[in-house]
Amino acid sequence: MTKPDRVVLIGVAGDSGCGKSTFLRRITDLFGEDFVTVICLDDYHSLDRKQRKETGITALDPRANNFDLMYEQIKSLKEGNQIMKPIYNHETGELDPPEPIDPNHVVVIEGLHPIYDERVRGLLDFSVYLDIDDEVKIAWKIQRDMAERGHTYEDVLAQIQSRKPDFDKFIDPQKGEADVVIRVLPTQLIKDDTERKVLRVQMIQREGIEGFEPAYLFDEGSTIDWIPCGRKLTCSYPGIKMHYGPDEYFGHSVSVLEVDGQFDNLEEVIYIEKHLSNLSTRYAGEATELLLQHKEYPGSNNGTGLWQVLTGLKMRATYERLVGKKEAARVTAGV
Ligand SMILES: Nc1ncnc2c1ncn2[C@@H]1O[C@H](COP(=O)(O)OP(=O)(O)OP(=O)(O)O)[C@@H](O)[C@H]1O
Ligand SMILES: O=C(CO)[C@H](O)[C@H](O)COP(=O)(O)O
Repeated sequence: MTKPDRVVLIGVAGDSGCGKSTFLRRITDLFGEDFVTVICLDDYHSLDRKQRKETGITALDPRANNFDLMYEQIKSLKEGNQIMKPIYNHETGELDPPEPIDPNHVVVIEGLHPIYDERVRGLLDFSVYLDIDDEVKIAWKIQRDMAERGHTYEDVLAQIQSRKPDFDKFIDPQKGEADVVIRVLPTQLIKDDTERKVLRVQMIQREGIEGFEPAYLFDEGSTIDWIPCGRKLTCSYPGIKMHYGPDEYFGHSVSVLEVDGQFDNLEEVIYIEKHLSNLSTRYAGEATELLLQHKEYPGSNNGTGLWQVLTGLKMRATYERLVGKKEAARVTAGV
């Protein structure tokens, strides 16, 4: 691994089971695995599982997390130093002996609180919040935890409900500080949909951030509703609807891209890509190509995949801006 001149720090925030792992895979695919180090902020839990049970403090509560250590270590890593990061072991619920982490070109801090602490937030070069509507979150978590972790439907529901008050207090407000929020909602194309397979997904992009140019549909700043289905985009029931427009979000200006529905044929997403601008792609069709590279990732056939790819491209643009395009090309080529 080449030693970085500049560590670019990215925060990815969201509740457990909100699709962070899938999004992180897209980011490492884009930058190259050796080039990115991912730190899970669960490692900064200061109360272990037993202590949390005894005190009734959840992992979402800042009191169960060591933000002083998180700040000191992330700052030091960003300054180019090796750190001895704690490890929270999810199997035992205890802290394991710390491990050395070296600086890398891109460091992603992901988990419940990357944007929570003002000092840590101040270190971030780009931040994303994954905002999953409760109904969709339940559907995803039930599917995973029942299939892979042996939980019952009631267990999963009870766990989500017991976390909700602290989630609303400590995790959710971070979205007001994020550069991009990927918001996943139930579809509006099917009346009373209970399956939660068809999704309405928004990419909420903060305006006025230095070096971050929001992507747009057709005409920057206009409000657009578009049904792209027809000769160039195959849409089976219930179809696809796109929307773009300016909005206010937590007291600041944003522009919102939205897609409701799912793609029948991923190759045809190129048609949508052609009508989007400011994508930070290196060549026409790159976003569609990135989506096609991993058709098997969950959400590739809907707005979650598309907006995750675009957000990844915005991260790459931030990286290139901070280190310089030439240096970025040199490093990714491994010379
Ligand atoms: N875009 C998506 N569309 C449909 N399902 C999804 C999507 N993203 C994630 N899921 C589902 O949600 C589950 C949780 O996703 P993932 O493991 O990526 O979340 P996570 O935030 O990393 O969770 P944790 O922090 O608990 O490990 C996955 O098993 C998958 O079934
Ligand atoms: O929200 C979480 C982030 O992943 C976990 O619930 C938290 O880290 C506690 O983990 P565990 O339940 O394994 O003790």
